[in-house]
This record gives sequence, structure tokens and C-alpha cells, in this order.
Amino acid sequence: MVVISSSEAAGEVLKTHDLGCCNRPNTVGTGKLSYGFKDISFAQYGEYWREMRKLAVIELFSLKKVQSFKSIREEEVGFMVKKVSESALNQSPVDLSKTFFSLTASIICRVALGQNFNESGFVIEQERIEELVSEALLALGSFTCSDLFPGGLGRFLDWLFGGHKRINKVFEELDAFYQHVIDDHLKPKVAKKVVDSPADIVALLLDMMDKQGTKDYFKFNIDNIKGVLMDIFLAGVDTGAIAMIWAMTELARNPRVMKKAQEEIRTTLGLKRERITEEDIDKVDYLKLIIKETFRLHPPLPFLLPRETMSHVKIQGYDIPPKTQIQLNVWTIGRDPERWTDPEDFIPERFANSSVDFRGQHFELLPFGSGRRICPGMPMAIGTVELGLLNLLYFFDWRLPQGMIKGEDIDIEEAGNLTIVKKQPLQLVPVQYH
Ligand code: HEM
Repeated sequence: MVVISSSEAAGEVLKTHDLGCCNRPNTVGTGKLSYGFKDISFAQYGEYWREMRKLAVIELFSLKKVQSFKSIREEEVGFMVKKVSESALNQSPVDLSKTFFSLTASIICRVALGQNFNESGFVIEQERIEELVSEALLALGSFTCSDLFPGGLGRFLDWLFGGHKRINKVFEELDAFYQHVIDDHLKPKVAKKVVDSPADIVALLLDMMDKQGTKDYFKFNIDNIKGVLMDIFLAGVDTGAIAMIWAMTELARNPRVMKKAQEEIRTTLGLKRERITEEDIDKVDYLKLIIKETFRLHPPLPFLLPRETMSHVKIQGYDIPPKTQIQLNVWTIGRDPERWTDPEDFIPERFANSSVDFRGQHFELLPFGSGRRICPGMPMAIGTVELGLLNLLYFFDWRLPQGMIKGEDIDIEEAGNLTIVKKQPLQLVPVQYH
């Protein structure tokens, strides 16, 4: 395995070399349950992944589709503001870590499954979904014996020590949940409520599956739909919440930045607004710099998805043989002292007169990855993160909880493996601004 930790090497890898996707199709938890495959070769998996990804990018994550979910994002952010207002009335601290996880889980559930937590009859508790997503990510991030010793020995050791049991249990529960949602979508239309909301991702996929012709070269089934849902849940719930948690953590630790952001937002948007919508986002430049700086210091995924060399390649003068796994460490790249001045400090202004962006063209800032595997959910994620933060900064001032004297007292200890989350939940006291 080769780990890349500089932007030059990352650029060389992502621009120059054709790399294969390197998921783990034959690991029990990730392969069988999340993608609906029992035994599948690497090549078959690669083909499946390419086709499903093409379909997802074109049909599910296009700008037009993301735009169609705008009202869901605005409504859910509105619910969040309402809940925070209740804590502001009591002057009690809000657990912002929990708040942001609930926000992203609610949005993803509505967009992907058409299921609304605010309506009764939801098949699974919202908190259980959040737990399952965290457990699944932890399980996926940890190695099993089969990863270290592919083949019989690894499988035997996993059987002996229960290596896959934990992974399978989590995936089985998620699988049952997806099945329930799919069954619900397959019920006769007349039995369903008629609501004026965009078609959710399950509905879109079932519709596409229905229209597949017998001669279609690539065909997908219900299990593959569950695989897409698994990707969306695991990739979409945690990451957006983590980005918002780190942004608010850094703002609370840096009162100068918080004050500047709130002054700009309130002056630009005007006082006494009842609602802040996505149309307001493009008016507030400083918030965008804050989000870039948050992604630099705290990319929710510290490593991109693993790549694999398909042939012999040279990276920064080093010879890398075929079939070598390449890991790109974007966390280290974002803090590289060769590239960034005062890399450990939170200074959004560093992006003020710079063209550096996070959309995959600048290899020193890669929170969403780059190239063939770039995050397809980026527009959706950015929409949520910007709107969520904008609302919290417009409607509330934020104080430290009792016993904490200055912002720097807020710890920035990290936890996790696949995603890097703030270890201690972020607690702040909201004060209603108007
Ligand atoms: C701030 C939030 C998010 C961040 C930072 C993030 C970051 C990433 C990164 C770094 C990758 C790997 C890219 C690479 O290796 O080049 C990825 C993949 C992925 N993301 Fe996101 N993501 C976010 C939100 C979302 C959302 C909201 C969704 C879906 C609604 C989503 C869906 C996916 C999927 C399906 C993949 C796998 C793509 C593949 O297998 O090729 N992500 N994301």
C-alpha cells in the first residue's frame, strides 16, 4: 500500500494515472449485504460499480435533481431553527453534534426514501438510524482478519473471533429497513398519500428498474437498489453533519471570525427576516471562506476511497507496481506546512484572494475527492452545510456553556476511522438574535 500525503503527489496520481476502484467486494459485510452480491469477482464488481455510479450521477445527483430537493432542505433547516429557539428560550445548551446529525439524517431520509421523521408511522427511530450509520462506518473502517489474510486463513480467523458478526448485524438491520421502505413504495399507488413533493430516490430507481428492457446491457435489481441506498446513507448522513460540527467548533473557538461572519450575514440579508432560503447563500461570501477553511482543517473523510494501480506507474519518481493500493491522505495535505502558512490556525481569509476551491481541481484541498470517484453528493452536501450554518449564524448568537471561559477551551480531539468526528459533542448556548 502507498499513502500519498502531498498535494503534488496527489495531483500526479489523480491527473496522470488511470487507477481502478478498490472497494472490498468480497468482504462479507460490505459485499454481500450492501451490494446484493454473494460471490463476485473484482472485475464484475468494477463493472457493476461503474454502471451504477453513472446512473446515480446522471439520474439521482444532477444539479436539476438536487435543486428539486431544495424545499426539503429548507423545511428541515426550519425545523432545526425552531428546536434551537426552544433551547434559546430556556438559555440551555444545545448539543450541536446531535442537532446536525438529526438534520442530515432527516434530509437524507426524505430525499432518498421519501420518509419524513416528522410524520407518524416511521418504521425505525431516527436515533437508531443515526446509531446504525455510525456503527456501520466504524465497522467498515476497521480491519477484519480477511482483509489482512485474504482467503481461507482470514475467513477462519474471522469465524473464530467473530470478526464479521458485528459488521453483518449492523448491515442486516439496515438491509431490513431498506426492504421495508421498498415494500412500502411497491404498495398500490391508491393506498399512498398524494403529496406535492419531488419523487424520492427509491421511487426513481424503482421506476427505472421497471422500464429496463430485456435487451439492456446493464440491469439492476432490488438488491442493487439497496446497495445505492447504503452508499447514500453511509456517505451522506455523517459527512455533512461532521462538516457543520467542525465549522461551529472553529467559530466558537475563534470569536473574531464568528463576529465577522454574523455581521456580514446580518448586514447583507437585513434584519428581522422570518426565513433564510437557499437564494440567500450566494450573497454571503465570508461564510463560503469559512466552509473552505473548515474543509481544509477537518475533511470529514481523512482518506479518499482507495485506488489501485492497474499497471506499473511512477509517482514522484518512485516506481509503483501494478495492483498496489493507493491511499490519499487529504487530512495531512490540508495541513502541509510546505503549502499553507500557519496550517494549524483557522484563518478563512487565506482563501479571500485565491482561486483554490474544493471541487476536485485543486489537489491541496480535496474534501470531496477528485476524478472518477469524486463525491457525487457534493452539490447536495454543500447546499445543506451552507444553509444550515447560515441559519444558525443569522438567527442566534452563541455563548460558551457554563464553566467555560474562552473559546479555546473547547477541545478539538478527534475520533473515528473512516470519518473523523469531534470526539466530545459540541455544546453551545444559543441566544435568539431577534
Ligand atoms: C460534506 C459532506 C460530504 C463530504 C465531505 C463527502 C466526501 C466524499 C469523499 C471524499 C468521497 C470519496 C471521493 C474520492 O475518493 O475521490 C465521497 C464519495 C461518495 N459520496 Fe460523498 N461526501 C459528502 C456528502 C455526501 C452526500 C450528501 C451524499 C449523498 C447524498 C454522498 C454520496 C457519496 C457517494 C455515493 C460516494 C461514493 C462514490 C463512489 O463510490 O464512487 N456524499 N464523498
